[in-house]
Order: sequence, then structure tokens, then C-alpha cells
Amino acid sequence: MNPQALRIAIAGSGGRMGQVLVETVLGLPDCRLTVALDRPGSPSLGADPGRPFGRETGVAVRADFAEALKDADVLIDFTRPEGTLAHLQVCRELGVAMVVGTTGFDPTGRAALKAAAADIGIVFAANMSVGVNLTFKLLDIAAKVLSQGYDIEIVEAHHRHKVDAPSGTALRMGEVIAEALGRDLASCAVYGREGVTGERDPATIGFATVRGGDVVGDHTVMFLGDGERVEISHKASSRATFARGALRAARWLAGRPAGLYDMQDVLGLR
Ligand SMILES: NC(=O)C1=CN([C@@H]2O[C@H](COP(=O)(O)OP(=O)(O)OC[C@H]3O[C@@H](n4cnc5c(N)ncnc54)[C@H](OP(=O)(O)O)[C@@H]3O)[C@@H](O)[C@H]2O)C=CC1
Ligand SMILES: O=C(O)C1=N[C@H](C(=O)O)C[C@H](O)C1
Repeated sequence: MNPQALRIAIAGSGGRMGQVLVETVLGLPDCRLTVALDRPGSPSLGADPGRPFGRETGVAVRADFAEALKDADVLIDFTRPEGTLAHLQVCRELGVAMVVGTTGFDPTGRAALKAAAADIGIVFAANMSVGVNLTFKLLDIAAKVLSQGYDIEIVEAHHRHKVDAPSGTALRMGEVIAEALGRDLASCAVYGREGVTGERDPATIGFATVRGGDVVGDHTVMFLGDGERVEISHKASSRATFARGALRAARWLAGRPAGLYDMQDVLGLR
């Protein structure tokens, strides 16, 4: 065991992302899984989170997060907004850094993350993959070059279990494009269409959502002009890409001052 290893806590350790995060941490020599959290009543409580991967971690899944987080340097949280915000309070009190991948926050939740970042380091990103974060840069360029005469539509597809829509990534793509064009996403977004909608308003950014099967996460932004169409797509085929990004963020946070960061900071793309 490496005594210098970064002590990692994982919230929602039995979830789809939680399990991949556990497996990823167990493969890293400079990180140690010291805390695995799940909700009260979860069947995984008390079990070794390494068991599905044939590993013994010496850790048992717990629900008493206020006590458990005393044993962590960084909490990686891919749960639900209400769970993340409860963990946030405790991390702030204990000085534990956070990597937040949870999506679906309302403005109050986002404000709480920002406020807590006065005291602790937080990396908050709707998508932790390198590919999507590169895509954000490409979208900024495309939106500026195609600012006149192109209609912008964002289409995303995810597995049948996803509970929020549009995806956090699609919304972030919309924000990047709106910022590049000097527009306010809240006032120019159109979330789905039905009935007699009238002709398309060129100032809008449209969103469409597909849910089904086991789709890990597909995003396509279309810039539709007269005589041509530019499409920028990212397709995730494994959740490992998000988990690797989250662990990269956790290590990047170690020793950084308090503040709210995102994956553009972690990847040096700012
Ligand atoms: N930023 C990124 O790169 C990515 C972000 N995500 C986001 O991560 C989140 C989780 O996704 P996914 O793993 O698919 O979801 P899952 O539903 O598979 O897992 C969520 C986990 O969090 C637990 N949980 C749910 N509610 C709470 C709560 N109130 N307090 C504490 N724990 C809770 C669940 O427990 P239980 O089973 O008991 O409900 C479960 O263990 C979503 O918001 C998703 O959009 C996903 C992939 C990549
Ligand atoms: O819920 C998911 O699965 C995913 N959620 C994130 C989002 O909402 O953008 C990221 C990824 O696409 C997978």
C-alpha cells in the first residue's frame, strides 16, 4: 500500500458510474479507495465495493457519510443533485475536495456549489471525457465561423435509465455556443417541438432528446445552412472514459486552492 496515496471517497458506489469509478480507482497506484458510500437501505451497505471486480479493499460500503468522509481527501460524486448537495455541506465542513459529475442541478443547486467553492476545491463538469471537452472547443470555433445563416440543433441520446433531460452535456454545449454568439441560452433555447410550431426562428438553439436501451452517451450538434450541414459528434462507448476523467480531476485538485473548476481547467484547455 502506498502511504502517500490520495484517499478517494466514492458516492453512489453501487450506481452505474459508481461501479466504474471503484474499478478505476483500484487500478491506480497513486490513489486509495478509503470510503464507498450508498444510500440508507441500499443492498450494497456493508459489502466490500471491490467484490464485483474480485478485489478486497478492506472498505465496506457505508451510508453515514458525515462520519465516513473524515477518511477522505477527495469525494467523487456521481449521484443525484439532492445527494451531491448533502455531501457538499459535509465536504465543506471537513475540507474535503470534490469532483462532481452529477447533472440536473437547478440554479439554486449550482449556486450552492459555487458558494462551497469559497472553502474547498471543486471540479464540476457535466462530462468528464477528454473527447467531449475537446468538442466544447470545436463548438466555440464552429459557432463563431458559422454565426450567420446556420441553424443550430443539439441532439443527444442516452440509456433508458437516465432521469434528466436534456443531458448536462447537451446543455453545456448549448451554453458554449450561446456564449460564442453573444446570446443568452435561457432565452434562445427551444426544448423539443410539437404541433404547429411556425417557421424556425434563426436566433434559437434547438434541443432534442432520445432515451432508450443502453446508449452510454451520444451528442451531435448540427449547424444547418443552405447547401451544407456541419455536424460535430461525440459518442461514448464506455463509462470508463468518464471515470478516467474524474480520477484525473481528483489528482489535479490535490494541493490546489479552493475554487470552482471544470474539466477545461483540468485538461489545460482554458
Ligand atoms: N459528468 C460526467 O461525466 C457524467 C455524469 N453522469 C451523471 O452522474 C449521475 C449518476 O449517473 P448514473 O451512475 O448513471 O446513475 P445511477 O442511478 O446508476 O447511480 C446513482 C447512484 O447514486 C445513488 N443516489 C441516488 N440518489 C442519491 C441521494 N439522494 N443521495 C446519495 N446517493 C444517491 C444511487 O443509489 P440508489 O441506487 O439507492 O438510488 C446510486 O448508487 C447522473 O446525474 C448522470 O447524469 C453520468 C455519467 C458521466
Ligand atoms: O446519465 C448519463 O449516463 C450521462 N450523463 C451525463 C450528462 O447528462 O451529460 C454525461 C454522459 O453523457 C452520461
